Amino acid sequence: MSNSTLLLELDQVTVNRGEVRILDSVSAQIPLGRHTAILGPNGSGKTSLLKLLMRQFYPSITDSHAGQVRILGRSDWHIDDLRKQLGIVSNELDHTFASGRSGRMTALEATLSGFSGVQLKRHLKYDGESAVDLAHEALRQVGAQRLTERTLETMSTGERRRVLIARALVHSPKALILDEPTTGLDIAARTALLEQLEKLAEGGTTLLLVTHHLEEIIPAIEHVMLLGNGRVEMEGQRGEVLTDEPLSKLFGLPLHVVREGEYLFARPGDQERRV
Ligand SMILES: Nc1ncnc2c1ncn2[C@@H]1O[C@H](COP(=O)(O)OP(=O)(O)OP(=O)(O)O)[C@@H](O)[C@H]1O
Repeated sequence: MSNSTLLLELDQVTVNRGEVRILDSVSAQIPLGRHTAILGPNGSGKTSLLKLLMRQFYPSITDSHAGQVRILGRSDWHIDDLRKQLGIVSNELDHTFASGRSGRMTALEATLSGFSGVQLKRHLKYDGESAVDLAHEALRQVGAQRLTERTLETMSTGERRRVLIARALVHSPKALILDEPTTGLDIAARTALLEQLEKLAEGGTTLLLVTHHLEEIIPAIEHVMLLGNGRVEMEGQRGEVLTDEPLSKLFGLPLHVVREGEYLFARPGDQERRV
């Protein structure tokens, strides 16, 4: 596989913060065009792995060795250039847009802020399709047209999450990166958002999802990586990875994987008999 087709390539990457080893010699390849989930318990290093991708973390030097991080085939990126290539939705971003100055933006303004200044100028000046048209289209794609003129601070968590996904999609990124996208959503909002993500995945947007909820791993996600204690414990096709034994080992308790419609859930012990 040529490097240019890899979204992320980690080669023996260790990340330490003070005495804490957050990631421990992680090697992984995540291709563009393949929908991938990274599943692991709280504190296993999932968000830290995304921070390597977003250039918020760098590999630590251990025993005179620094691991390599390549994104879209390159190890040197200016953060602004990288942001043009990727769309990200994280809980950190959600907090930023829930209140304050960003919270006073309308859905349309927030979606437009997904363009960098340079991209915005290019779209406003040269493109047949204006940035505003593209923002309307992104809001439509996530089913948030009716929110266009509402400010983010007045929205429910689920409504705001959709707008943030529109913001992440507006500049047609090479991949959409989602950190626990359904956190804080009720069952109806969660189901609607997961269905929307399924449509985006089927439409060709590469998804990289980080989660500790099995049910967030929508059917379109074919490849799963299990992360435990800062290490890749297992990876492979969803059908082989999302099974009782590896998940019980990963979460440290007996789990049983239950299928409900197209979605998978993990139940402790033999609770499936009581469902
Ligand atoms: N800047 C930091 N300084 C010190 N420790 C950190 C830092 N960032 C993360 N950690 C620690 O690294 C470990 C992994 O954190 P991380 O946020 O990557 O886990 P996670 O798998 O995303 O967890 P969760 O599912 O709870 O969000 C945790 O023990 C966390 O406390």
